Amino acid sequence: MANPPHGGELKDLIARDAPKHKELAAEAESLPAVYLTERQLCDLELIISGGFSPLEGFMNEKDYNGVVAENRLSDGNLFSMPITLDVSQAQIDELGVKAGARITLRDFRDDRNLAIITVDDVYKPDKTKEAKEVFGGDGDHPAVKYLYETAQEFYVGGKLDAINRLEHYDYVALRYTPAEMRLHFDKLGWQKIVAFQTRNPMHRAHRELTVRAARARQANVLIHPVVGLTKPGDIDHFTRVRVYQALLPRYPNGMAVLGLLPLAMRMGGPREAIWHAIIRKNFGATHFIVGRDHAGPGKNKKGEEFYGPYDAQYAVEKYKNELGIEVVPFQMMTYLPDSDEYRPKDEVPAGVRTLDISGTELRNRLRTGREIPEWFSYPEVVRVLRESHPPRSAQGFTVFLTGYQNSGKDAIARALHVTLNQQGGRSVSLLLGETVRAELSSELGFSRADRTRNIGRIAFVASELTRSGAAVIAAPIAPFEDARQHAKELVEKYGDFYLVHVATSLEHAEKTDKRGIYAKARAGEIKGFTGVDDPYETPAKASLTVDIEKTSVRSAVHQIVLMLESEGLLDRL
Ligand SMILES: Nc1ncnc2c1ncn2[C@@H]1O[C@H](COP(=O)(O)OS(=O)(=O)O)[C@@H](OP(=O)(O)O)[C@H]1O
Repeated sequence: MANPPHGGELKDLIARDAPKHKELAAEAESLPAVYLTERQLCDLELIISGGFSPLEGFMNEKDYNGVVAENRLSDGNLFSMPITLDVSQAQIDELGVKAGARITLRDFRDDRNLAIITVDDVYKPDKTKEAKEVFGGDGDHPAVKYLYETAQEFYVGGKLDAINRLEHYDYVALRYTPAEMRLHFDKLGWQKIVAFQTRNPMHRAHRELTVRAARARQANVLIHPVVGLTKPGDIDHFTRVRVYQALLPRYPNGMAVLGLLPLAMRMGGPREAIWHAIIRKNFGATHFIVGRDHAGPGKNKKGEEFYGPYDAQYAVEKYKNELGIEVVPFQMMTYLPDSDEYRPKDEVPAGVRTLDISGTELRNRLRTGREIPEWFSYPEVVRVLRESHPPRSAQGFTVFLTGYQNSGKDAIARALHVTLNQQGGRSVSLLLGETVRAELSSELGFSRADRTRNIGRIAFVASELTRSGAAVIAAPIAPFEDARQHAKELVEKYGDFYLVHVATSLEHAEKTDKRGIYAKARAGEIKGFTGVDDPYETPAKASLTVDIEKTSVRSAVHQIVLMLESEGLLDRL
């Protein structure tokens, strides 16, 4: 038998009785509807399936206050994370959200009605208190930021009548609900199950840690990674799930299973550890591993940790008598090269050599294609990671040239295009100002707003091409710093961005203008022309500055090539 759920009863809120389901589905169509955000959808999915048992809906004010102040629901059950449905004043007014009302909760991805909430109360939370009590109050904490910057100002509490499951199209077979997970354990005949939470790829250290925990408790292992929302910048869950699948055969046959958890993490350290334990209890696990800095958000802007490394372990220890799932605390695992084994840090004898590779170091090695040693990970895991993190020579990038009309930026862009095509290995896209103006921005003029929109479009295309491994050369005038900065940020989500300022003087650009465009602008035939009667903001920080009066096109291209080469982007495999 799997572990009894939290609160004694596993909630399963989907109406399965056909007439009831039909009735609710028809009612949902007739009610005002709230479109849930990604985070609310994650929460809803786990309320509906019983992952958050004993919750039967979003928290009302009484439950919320109890959870914030003392980790307790109004019925006395331990619960450490506020699960709230936030709405704005405008939504309240528009949808008539008030006590007693029934409101449809809808999936924004496919317009499906998922549930009906019967509103218990609408209340204004004390966000300062929530931030402090639940997350520690630091303004840099991602959940605190979310609370102030994203969450709306009111919360709606109430129980749910669930109508439909959320649709998923990825790894469907691995997405067990708590009831399905329990059935699976039952089928396997597992009595003791130690669950492992993760939002990162797993390597040898994690395999050793979970096997040690299983050995210590004579248990089997549930690898239970989060595939809902994790920390921005984490490796995407598609890659991670392929990693877990690659790792699974490294466990002794039949020892471990993989199940995916659609949780929206808050990175709430101690509070989150208690919550994670309760969730795993609902999935039927009897044991739960809490390691070093469990669900920690890293460091704040001052470089300080938000929580102590073992705060999460102390928190679960405090509630151990009522948690109903045994927490297995672990120190960080470290590699002992002399004996070729992993051990928890506190079990390493003094003077013995140890080796570690941090997450940052791993990401660097992936980025640069440097070796990842076999003592750290398994070749099949590294292969999966490398597929998602191609070496520099296969990564996309954008070279963004900016400068006055006729500054030479177009000539450099064309010559660079040819040069990179000659090099081969990548597709190369050229986005000249005139091409973009004709193909993408034909309805735009040259007001500040229109120019910003034009650069925004170039940035969007450049970032998508960069994402798929192309070399992108863009050469608009781009006279405004904020638009260039926006382009940089968009592209850098997927690859390198190089701003090349073609700093040829206006005088030279005008003097050498064979097309007579500046003459037209001076004559007032073109209005708001950059440099004539419209500003050009000099880039505050360019990757490279060239001036065509002093440098030939060939030499400018060579400087760009040398810059790309020094970053490893032109390496041959
Ligand atoms: N008012 C005004 N100001 C600047 N440029 C003007 C203007 N009106 C038209 N043109 C012609 O449009 C081309 C520059 O467009 P860009 O897309 O590069 O400009 S921006 O980056 O959106 O500011 C560029 O065309 P090409 O010379 O063919 O490159 C300009 O000559």
